[in-house]
Amino acid sequence: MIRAATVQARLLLPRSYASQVSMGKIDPPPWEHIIEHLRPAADVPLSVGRAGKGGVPLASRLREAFASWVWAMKVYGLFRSYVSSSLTNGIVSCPTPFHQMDTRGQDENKVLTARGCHTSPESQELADKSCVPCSSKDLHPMSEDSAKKLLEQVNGWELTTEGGILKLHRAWKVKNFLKGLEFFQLVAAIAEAEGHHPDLHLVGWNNVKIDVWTHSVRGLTDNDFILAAKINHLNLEGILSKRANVQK
Ligand SMILES: C[C@H](O)[C@H](O)[C@H]1CNC2=NC(N)=NC(=O)C2=N1
Repeated sequence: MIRAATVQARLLLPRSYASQVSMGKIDPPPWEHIIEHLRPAADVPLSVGRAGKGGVPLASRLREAFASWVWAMKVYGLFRSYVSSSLTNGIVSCPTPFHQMDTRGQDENKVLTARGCHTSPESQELADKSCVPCSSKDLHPMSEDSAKKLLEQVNGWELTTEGGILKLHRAWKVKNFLKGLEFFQLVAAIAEAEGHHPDLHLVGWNNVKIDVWTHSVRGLTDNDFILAAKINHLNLEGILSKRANVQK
């Protein structure tokens, strides 16, 4: 009975353990602990059919092996989401910082998803800054020349003018409508933290367009480039469509 209880306990532990980990109730276990869980109990001989002397029926062993496999997959998924969210939150720096590459003609999305970030030192510097309150009296709209200089630090964005107002604009193709909303959530977190907000558009179900400008001065300020750089540093793996997003 004890042995059956042990087997049963191990069957239960991986599932409840992983679910508690995925709910953030407990920290993921150290890796060696995981290996320990997955290693079949060496002292229990495999037996076919009914429990022989001291053997455990094959069905129980297979069930345990399957439960361990399911658990390992869950843990791997947790690991991937941990790395991905760490990249998004800047906890894990870019795996290989590299100078801003000209991805025109290539699938920029691959660069984004492969690296989880797309940074040059200047772009990183911009993304590390914080926005100033838009109600500040010292805030004035910048000239188009100044905007063009800063544009080099926000890969993929372009300058547009609408109603005489200079703006930053960028478009992405996302996997589906819900991924578009997920993208908006990531951007919203930045905007709320910075007190500076973009205009978000989700059109034709999978086309995200973002315009950034400073409404209080009806033009572009450093705030807009800081926000654009922070958006560029989001890890959009799993959100962007594999195909498009090739920069024009
Ligand atoms: C009081 C303050 O100006 C407003 O709350 C903020 C909010 N977010 C903003 N975002 C943008 N893009 N422009 C603004 O002028 C602005 N103003």
